[in-house]
Amino acid sequence: MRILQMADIIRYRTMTTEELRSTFLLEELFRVGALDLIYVDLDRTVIGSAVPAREKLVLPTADPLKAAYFTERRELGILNIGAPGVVTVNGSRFALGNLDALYVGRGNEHVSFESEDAVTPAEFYLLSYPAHAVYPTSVIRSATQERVKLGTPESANQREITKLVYLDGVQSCQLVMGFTQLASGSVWNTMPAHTHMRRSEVYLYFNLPAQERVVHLMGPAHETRHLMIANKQVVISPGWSIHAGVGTANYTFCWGMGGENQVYDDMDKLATAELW
Ligand SMILES: O=C[C@H](O)[C@@H](O)CC(=O)C(=O)O
Ligand SMILES: [Zn+2]
Repeated sequence: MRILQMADIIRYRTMTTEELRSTFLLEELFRVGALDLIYVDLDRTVIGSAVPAREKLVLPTADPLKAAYFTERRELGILNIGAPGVVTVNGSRFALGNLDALYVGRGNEHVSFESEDAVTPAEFYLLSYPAHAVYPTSVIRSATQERVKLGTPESANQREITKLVYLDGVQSCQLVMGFTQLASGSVWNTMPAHTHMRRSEVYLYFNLPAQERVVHLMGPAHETRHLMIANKQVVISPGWSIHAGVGTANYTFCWGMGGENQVYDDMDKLATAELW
């Protein structure tokens, strides 16, 4: 498991493109046949992917956790962005189709991943935070979840938000998770922008054609920068940073948060004219 140390708002101001990319962007996930984990010191987030091909992949504990097993003191959110697969938690098998999710509570010793078909594998995205209590492991079928509609075609930001793990739904200690699908022809997400100092956020961009990019905007209102992001890459957004983007084509992204509270609407909104 790679350890990634986040930059603070002071170091951020003088970072080169290369430094910004190696600090805020994860380009190594979703390798076929592999389970990859990155530990970020910010909110002690673990971000990962499991793409099982022929072999079943087992969620390992990792030395930096100093834990007997991965969820000994952690909770885990899983979103399948690929073909159908199965996640097994302590002997219980959960079949997850595309955009189905699973919340795994603290204290589950054995977690493993399989694809239904090795040729078109399941692609499990993993997001984990420390947990102080046990909440039940629960499957979340995206198709049955309530969707929040945001934006308008005129402002090219018409989109649908599906909440997966949140206060009024499947409960957790600190994880809040869902995904946003852009309507055809709309390209902007989370614009107008916001910050929330109380929580850090992680964005996984997917369903983006290989040659297309999302121009992701970050930074405090008066010091914005951008990252050029390709399909299945992840961007980390500290509490002081806006997180918004515009795509050169249609895309979906999974957002996840950890930190002080779980109130989805607790956002410090910024007017677009306030951005420099
Ligand atoms: O704090 C909340 C997160 O930034 C996302 O839920 C926002 C989002 O998906 C969107 O507006 O498109
Ligand atoms: Zn946010």
